[in-house]
Amino acid sequence: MAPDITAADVTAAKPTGLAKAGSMPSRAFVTFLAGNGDYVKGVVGLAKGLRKVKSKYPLVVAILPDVPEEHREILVSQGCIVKEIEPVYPPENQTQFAMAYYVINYSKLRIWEFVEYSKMIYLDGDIQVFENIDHLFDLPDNYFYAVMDCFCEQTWSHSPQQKVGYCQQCPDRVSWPADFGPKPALYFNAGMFVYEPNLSTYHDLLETLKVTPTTPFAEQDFLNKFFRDVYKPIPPVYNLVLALLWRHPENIELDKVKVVHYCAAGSKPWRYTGEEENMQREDIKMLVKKWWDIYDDESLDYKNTLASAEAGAGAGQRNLRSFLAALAEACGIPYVNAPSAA
Ligand SMILES: O=c1ccn([C@@H]2O[C@H](COP(=O)(O)OP(=O)(O)O[C@H]3O[C@H](CO)[C@H](O)[C@H](O)[C@H]3O)[C@@H](O)[C@H]2O)c(=O)[nH]1
Ligand SMILES: O[C@H]1[C@H](O)[C@@H](O)[C@H](O)[C@@H](O)[C@H]1O
Ligand SMILES: [Mn+2]
Repeated sequence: MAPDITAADVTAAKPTGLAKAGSMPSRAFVTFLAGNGDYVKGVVGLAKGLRKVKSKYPLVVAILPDVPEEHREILVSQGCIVKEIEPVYPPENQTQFAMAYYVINYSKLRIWEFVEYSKMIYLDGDIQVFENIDHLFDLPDNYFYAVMDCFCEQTWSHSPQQKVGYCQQCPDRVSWPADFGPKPALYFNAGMFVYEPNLSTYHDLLETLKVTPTTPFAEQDFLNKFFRDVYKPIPPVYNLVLALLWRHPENIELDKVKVVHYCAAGSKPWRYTGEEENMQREDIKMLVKKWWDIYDDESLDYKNTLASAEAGAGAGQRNLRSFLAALAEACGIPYVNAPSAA
């Protein structure tokens, strides 16, 4: 079993060396958007959330051709880097996906082609980042980092795990019966992961997909299989799959959670009605409200943060000028206050 990486390990991880000037590694967050529906709200919320936590890195949005112009404009006006990708179609077979629309998620494989970035953090559009996670970019290369999933919800009813009553979130609850074959490998939720774009990996992914029958969790199952040997679990604070709150509360300290994944049925904040099971829980209502607080906060709109960044830069210039003036005075030389360029 791959060793667990703790929050402390992650925080302690340091870049392996200083990059030469001009060859700084390029990093970005990346999300995925398809269709003309309301997921664009999720992506806008995410862009604003990343700004709120002062992430240093941009948000790339990989969009399918069916995203309307109007939505593309919204994303650009929110400071996103929009990149259109071609859909990826899996080989045809008779699988029932856990959700019919999961089939479009195979197109996510295109993000391995974004080699202008050396490292990326993928986040689903129904994710919000409540604390800065930039340090995850400093994790050692050549691994695939993601949070372990939970098998207890209805969406997993097709699985041998649920038939056995087994969940990797509490591996000692039941032991894996010998007549069910080998115990399944650790399995991550593919709504959030740290990876390195790479063309040879990209081609390998697409070639492997051609000979891989589809399965209920679409590209999530596929990625789990593909990256099995390099998968390193990171703590659930980096992708709180909401069901953990009621299925495994002992594994979660809600006030330490940095990233929330609104994946439970009925929990997408922009569609929330409170009617579905568990949706009246106080923690869920609080998390949905926190998402809306960010989405509605106009000060986090890209155009407004640009204005305050300029004001900040102006203040920086003024501080620099008074520092130079004081230094000149201390040296007994005259300081000529150059006019600002603004
Ligand atoms: O109409 C849609 C539907 C989905 N998406 C994008 O696709 C992502 C995945 O969809 P959901 O978030 O609704 O799905 P889940 O969280 O239930 O899905 C989980 O299982 C999926 C299996 O395909 C993927 O692996 C996904 O990343 C993982 O979080 C969305 O976040 C969004 O970024 C759209 O843009 N438009
Ligand atoms: O990717 C899926 C999805 O996020 C579901 O909503 C969740 O119930 C599953 O555990 C997960 O595997
Ligand atoms: Mn999701």
